[in-house]
Amino acid sequence: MVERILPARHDAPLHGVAATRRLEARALAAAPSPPLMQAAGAAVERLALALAPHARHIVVLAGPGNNGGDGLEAAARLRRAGRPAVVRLCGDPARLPADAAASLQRAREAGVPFIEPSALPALGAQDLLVDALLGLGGAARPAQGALAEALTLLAAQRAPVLAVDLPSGLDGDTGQAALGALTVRADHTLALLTLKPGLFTGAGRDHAGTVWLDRLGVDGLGLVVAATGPEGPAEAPTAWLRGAAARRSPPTLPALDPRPGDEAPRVPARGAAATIRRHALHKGSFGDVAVVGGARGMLGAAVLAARAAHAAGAGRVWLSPLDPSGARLDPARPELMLRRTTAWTADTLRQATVVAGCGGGGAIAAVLAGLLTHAPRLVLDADALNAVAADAALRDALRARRSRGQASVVTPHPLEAARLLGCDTGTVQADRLAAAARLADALGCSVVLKGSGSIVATPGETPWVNGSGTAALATGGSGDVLAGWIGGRWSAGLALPVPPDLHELTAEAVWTHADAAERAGRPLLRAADLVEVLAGVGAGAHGAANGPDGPDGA
Ligand SMILES: NC(=O)C1=CN([C@@H]2O[C@H](COP(=O)(O)OP(=O)(O)OC[C@H]3O[C@@H](n4cnc5c(N)ncnc54)[C@H](OP(=O)(O)O)[C@@H]3O)[C@@H](O)[C@H]2O)[C@@H](O)CC1
Ligand SMILES: [K+]
Repeated sequence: MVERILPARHDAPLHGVAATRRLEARALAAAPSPPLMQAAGAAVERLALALAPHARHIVVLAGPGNNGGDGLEAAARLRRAGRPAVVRLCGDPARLPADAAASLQRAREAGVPFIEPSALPALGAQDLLVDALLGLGGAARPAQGALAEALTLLAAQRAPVLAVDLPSGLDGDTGQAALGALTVRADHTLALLTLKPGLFTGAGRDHAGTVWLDRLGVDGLGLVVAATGPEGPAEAPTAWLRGAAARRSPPTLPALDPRPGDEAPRVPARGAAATIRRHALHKGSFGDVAVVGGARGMLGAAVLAARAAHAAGAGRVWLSPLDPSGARLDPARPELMLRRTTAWTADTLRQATVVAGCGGGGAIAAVLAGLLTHAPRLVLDADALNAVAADAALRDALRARRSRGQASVVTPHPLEAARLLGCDTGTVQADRLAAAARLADALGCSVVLKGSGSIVATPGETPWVNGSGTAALATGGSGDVLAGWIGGRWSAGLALPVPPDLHELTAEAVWTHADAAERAGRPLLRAADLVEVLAGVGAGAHGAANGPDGPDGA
């Protein structure tokens, strides 16, 4: 069955290349009927017909391995169905793997024309190019000869592109465009057997287009099950796609407003549930958030974080600017309380969730040691991360927190992550999942590695790849909002009968923060406006994260 994947709306297991190969081997050993490659060809055929029902030309570019075999199988089926499929084969027919060779034979028997590039028909918007050049076996070495020619030709066409399994050249583990400019930019990608993490992080989202999945029947063999929970799949996922805020958590509060026709009472969205206020609660129940940042000229960053923490449902939010001449009041949010860092005592810090570093400049380093020692819950962003990267003693202090039962979240962008890891940004981006996991283990923290397909990694947990968000978030201040939002959710979560664990809570906060960009529906979302959109979620209005325009209503 071919299903469409909505990255912001589906939780799904992601399997990297090695895990997919293991699954494939187990599936092949079970001798499924139809055989995997025939099932793959059928899935490609079905989606091709759905995407281009009026195609005058369907051109299948088939590579030298089994990805090419999938394309050949699809071409054979399309031709048998009377569709105008032709194949450009970029590989030596005599050296195809066995399954692909059998598919080549079927394509020949079906009368599929094999064309030279010079015979490529002029393609229009109703036609279709099928990229079956490289899949899991694509290697990061320069493409040459017929393969390079086909990739160049594909890049120059106007017709929509359907990539089989992976856009050729895209690394399924990391989302790196391994063939540089020749890496295929598809309009649609039909993932086979498994969803690969690389489709959803790094350059993946831009290269994959709309993602579809066909498990080729292996779910029927019990090898992959639906995304019911980390204990589900027989082959443990490499990561999880975080695509919904409301699905997995058990109801923590009774349903409030069943709709007519609802079979079961509707459960408050997980995001909203964190801040729904029962009668017997008071502002102290939701904890204090202290935002420490805003050095001279950078107060705005700390204000944004504080406003976001407030919008997230924290009981009280203290803003401690590092600029001694800084404002005494946020006129737009008079609810925020300003308090100098010198006014904090170890005792008051011990009650608070602290968000440190937003616009902190060099001044944050001086207060960081105290925060690392006393704050039970600490979110570090921006200049706090740079300070930690520059000072081994602060790094040791951050690492030591875990053994004292103090929890920490760090929210680096790739450059900050690189500084913390002592490498360059390219190394971080080359394998974002690995970089986030390394950082989580090194610092004993939950890590949010920001960027397209943000990664949430926590020691001992399967990482999340966030599926929500748009480039509207790529604007100054949205990171400050995220840090404050995480702190606020963390603080508000303390009021729940069972507070969510940190990995879960962080992933939820990252999802709701990025989902706000989609919710706002604007190409660019200024950070202060983002806070206002988030306030609609944090206010705890029933269904705010799961309402008519949310997952249930979509
Ligand atoms: N077996 C089955 O039944 C099923 C298989 N399935 C399908 O198989 C796919 C995996 O197939 P695969 O392992 O054959 O790898 P694939 O991506 O076709 O490429 C390997 C070939 O490309 C070549 N090559 C690589 N990089 C290159 C470069 N830069 N420049 C030039 N050449 C390069 C490489 O050459 P080599 O490195 O060996 O010299 C080799 O010849 C998977 O993604 C899915 O679509 C599923 O449908 C399930 C059922
Ligand atoms: K491909």
